[in-house]
Amino acid sequence: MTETAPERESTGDDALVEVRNLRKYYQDGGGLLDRVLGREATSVKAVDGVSFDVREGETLGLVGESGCGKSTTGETLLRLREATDGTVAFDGENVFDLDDESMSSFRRRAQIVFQDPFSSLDPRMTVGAIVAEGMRIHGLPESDPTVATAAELTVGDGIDRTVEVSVAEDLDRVVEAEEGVARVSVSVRKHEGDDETRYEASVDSHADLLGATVEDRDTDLHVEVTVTGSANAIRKKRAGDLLERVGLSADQVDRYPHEFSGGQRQRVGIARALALDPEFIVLDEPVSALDVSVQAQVLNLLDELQDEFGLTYLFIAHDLSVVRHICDRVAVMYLGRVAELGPTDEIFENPDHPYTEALLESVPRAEVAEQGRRVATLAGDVPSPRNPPSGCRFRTRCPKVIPPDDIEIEQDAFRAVMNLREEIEAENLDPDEVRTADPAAYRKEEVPGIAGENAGIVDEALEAVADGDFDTAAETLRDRFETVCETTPPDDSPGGDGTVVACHLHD
Ligand SMILES: Nc1ncnc2c1ncn2[C@@H]1O[C@H](COP(=O)(O)OP(=O)(O)OP(=O)(O)O)[C@@H](O)[C@H]1O
Repeated sequence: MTETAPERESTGDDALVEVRNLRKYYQDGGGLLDRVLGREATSVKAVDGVSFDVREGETLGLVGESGCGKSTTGETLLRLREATDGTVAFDGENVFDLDDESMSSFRRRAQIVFQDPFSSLDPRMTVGAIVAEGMRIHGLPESDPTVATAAELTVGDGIDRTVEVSVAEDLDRVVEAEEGVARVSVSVRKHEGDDETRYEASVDSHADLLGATVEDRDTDLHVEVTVTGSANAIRKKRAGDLLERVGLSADQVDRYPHEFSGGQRQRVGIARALALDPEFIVLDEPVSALDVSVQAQVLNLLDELQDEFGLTYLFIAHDLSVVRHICDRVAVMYLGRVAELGPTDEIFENPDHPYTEALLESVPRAEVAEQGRRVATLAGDVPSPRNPPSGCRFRTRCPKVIPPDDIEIEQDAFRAVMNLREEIEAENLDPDEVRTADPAAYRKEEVPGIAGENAGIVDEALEAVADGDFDTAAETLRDRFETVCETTPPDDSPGGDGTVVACHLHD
């Protein structure tokens, strides 16, 4: 994160995650009723060709209005959803093309924290079990083959023999291995009965976890220590340690999610994500559902954990004020594509894309000096991702849409013409209303600031509308006012420095 970046063990510009042309379409309308009614299946183009890198050790913010595809991007790149197209490389390997073993490793190395700490924790499980679940699924703790599991010891106290001690090879799952050796204390006592000599071995630490058996071979005594039911206990212990690390208490492992507040639950979600020692975490709006007073604490925790464990974050947010203090770089998404990507300071202080500008202008300003700044509000709603606009997706709302070269027209007037075209193409105007108002008067009302030849063409189109001929009206306007913003998608592939400004004004 920004303030602590110099202390981090980052390897500079190395990409840990490389997303290229990622697409995720949801199939919609393919149900039985749709077929009975003859409705065609359509696809929701939630993510429609997105490319960016997440560099090792950084926090990359992914921002944009609700519905622009941020969560889908995060979930698809983790392979929690099946991608429609594109590639994601994690540490150089294509995530969509991993064998079972590599996939299991990826599942450990890349984690997610969900937005809603209420629905993302199973209410029937204790928080200890929730945090430990990933460890259980992945067969952790793992045995370390370098840990010595056999030793010889000389037994005094009347038994003058060399005793061979061997322990189960996964002993290190039970006791903490130090420098490659699992230490278990074994004491051997001699019992002399009538007919036989019997020895007992006992283990003086972790006795609850270990069982021991003794064999009396001809001359040597063999002691075997076996591990019983240990992994669960270790996982529970680690779950408790993780709860402490995220600011809760280890003795809360047996409590249930409903016993915790929202902020505490999100801490449990973070502990769960940490349990497998990941390198990369998708944080999907991790503080959006929390009280403002708690948000800063959770953000600070995420910041500390990033430093402590060398984590890389993809931080999804719609709240730009949060992003500014957390992220090293920011990717701005609009309707399934990246509009702009760059270092956080540059995005905030000198945005290049009209959408980024509009998004920043819509953020309430804390500083009084900035409160009087002219606010160009983001007009209209995000168009449907079922049928996104051609060319630049933001062109239907863009306050800087580019007029054709051979036309002299004020920006506001051109914006109004473009809006009128949208209405005509969608056949949203009422021909009676246009006719009654008179096309020229209607134009003066709807497209003020237009004059001369341009005004004549708009009038001509409105006359066609008055006759109910929307096709001719649309064509008349298209012939005159077609813009590069609708004919050509802007280049949104990251440049050499990783930045993106997907806008024809910056071609
Ligand atoms: N399972 C699904 N089936 C069909 N459409 C979906 C599904 N999930 C999401 N969508 C649609 O995909 C688009 C992108 O949704 P997504 O949740 O990724 O956006 P977002 O930017 O994360 O928004 P939010 O901040 O509201 O979560 C939206 O139009 C949404 O309605």
